[in-house]
Amino acid sequence: MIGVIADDVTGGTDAAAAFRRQGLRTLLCFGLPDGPVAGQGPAADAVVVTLRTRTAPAADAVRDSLAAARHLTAAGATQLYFKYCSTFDSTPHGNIGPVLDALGDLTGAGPVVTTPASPEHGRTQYRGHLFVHDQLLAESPMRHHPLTPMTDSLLPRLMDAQTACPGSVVLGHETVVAGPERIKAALGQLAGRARYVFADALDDGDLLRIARAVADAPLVAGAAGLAGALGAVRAERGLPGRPDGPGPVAPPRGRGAVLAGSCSRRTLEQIDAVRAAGRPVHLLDPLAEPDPDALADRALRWYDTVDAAGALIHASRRPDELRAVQEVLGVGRSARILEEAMGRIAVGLAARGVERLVVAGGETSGAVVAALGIGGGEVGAEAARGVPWIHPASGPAILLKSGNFGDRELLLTASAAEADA
Ligand SMILES: Nc1ncnc2c1ncn2[C@@H]1O[C@H](COP(=O)(O)OP(=O)(O)O)[C@@H](O)[C@H]1O
Ligand SMILES: O=C(O)[C@@H](O)C(=O)COP(=O)(O)O
Repeated sequence: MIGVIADDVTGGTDAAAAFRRQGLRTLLCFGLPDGPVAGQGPAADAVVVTLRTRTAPAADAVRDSLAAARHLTAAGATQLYFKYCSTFDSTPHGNIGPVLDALGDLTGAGPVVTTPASPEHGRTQYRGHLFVHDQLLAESPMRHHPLTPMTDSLLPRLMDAQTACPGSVVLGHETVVAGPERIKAALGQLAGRARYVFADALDDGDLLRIARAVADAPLVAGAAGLAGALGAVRAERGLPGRPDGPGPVAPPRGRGAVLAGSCSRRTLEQIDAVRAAGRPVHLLDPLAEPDPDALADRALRWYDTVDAAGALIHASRRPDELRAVQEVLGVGRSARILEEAMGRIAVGLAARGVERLVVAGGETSGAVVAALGIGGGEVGAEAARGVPWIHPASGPAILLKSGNFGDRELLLTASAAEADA
């Protein structure tokens, strides 16, 4: 079994969808399960534990990640995969380095191979630089991210600012295209000389070559791209006793609602599409009411007065508006107020009979899942690449959307009432 530690909720669902696509039986746990993972359901080929560590203090992120690693290993994981964001979301005080240092010590891993490349999401790595579609990461809209603005694109430099083991190196594209044996040979030469190896990858073929070279490594890291490639290698090797089960479950067609806390350009476009379609839209304004209870009460009172099908409640703002809020309330405080408010609103919507809850934003999704008390769920059909419906044991089906994912219509279509669908 491959055990995945994801640093946020949408990252975990993205990885879970990648495994599911390869035919792996995939178990998704929001947070550390209370009991042992094994025995919670049918035997799994992949278990994904989602944490909320992306923006947590490094010491907390290390503690939680180690706990998840021990849990997964006890449940039979033969390989650990640390899932971070395909845009390497972190700060110089961030967690990717410290968490990987700790997981490397735990597993005794040699050079840890990693790449955030996820070509299906437009993320590629060349000469160690991370591209988002046609732009370098630091020139992409990610430079305006509310919590982890990315202002550098060179991965070894980003990593070296965080890790206690600097000296990260790039495995160049020419080595990657030469195939798994050449990659293994290069890694052999790097043993003892570099702790982190960023492997260039431009397409899924590159990721598959890398995955074949590290298929038996105790620890690998990256985004959903390399995770899916490792899943493909496992599927090639044969998945023990996998019954031909039904395809992924489709979401119910009952009443939908949207909560958006992402300020990504894509999410702002998706909100515009909902507004343009004439759906009711409500903005949470933390400057007017810097209190989660008051914001949630006002939003739910608004919800009760509108034609609620497909209603959208958002905190999301353009970069200039976001800065204005953060200057008054502070980055951390404004995020906390809004995330708490979103959690309370989600609980209120579930109580009002919403059957499909669409959430935009990773931190926002983490807050919603925690407030709803959802421990996990079945990974269902994908509404967009990397955005699967999740079916918990009870309560609404949920769609947790990374801020950057989905086409412009996604929030509109995913929350559509039966008559509109
Ligand atoms: N108007 C706002 N002012 C301050 N912070 C905001 C505002 N709107 C959203 N945020 C915060 O920005 C963060 C967005 O992160 P996240 O939900 O992970 O989205 P993404 O998936 O785009 O990274 C959240 O913590 C959210 O509460
Ligand atoms: O790798 C990715 O881009 C996503 O899986 C991811 O991590 C999403 O995080 P958010 O952008 O914070 O939703």
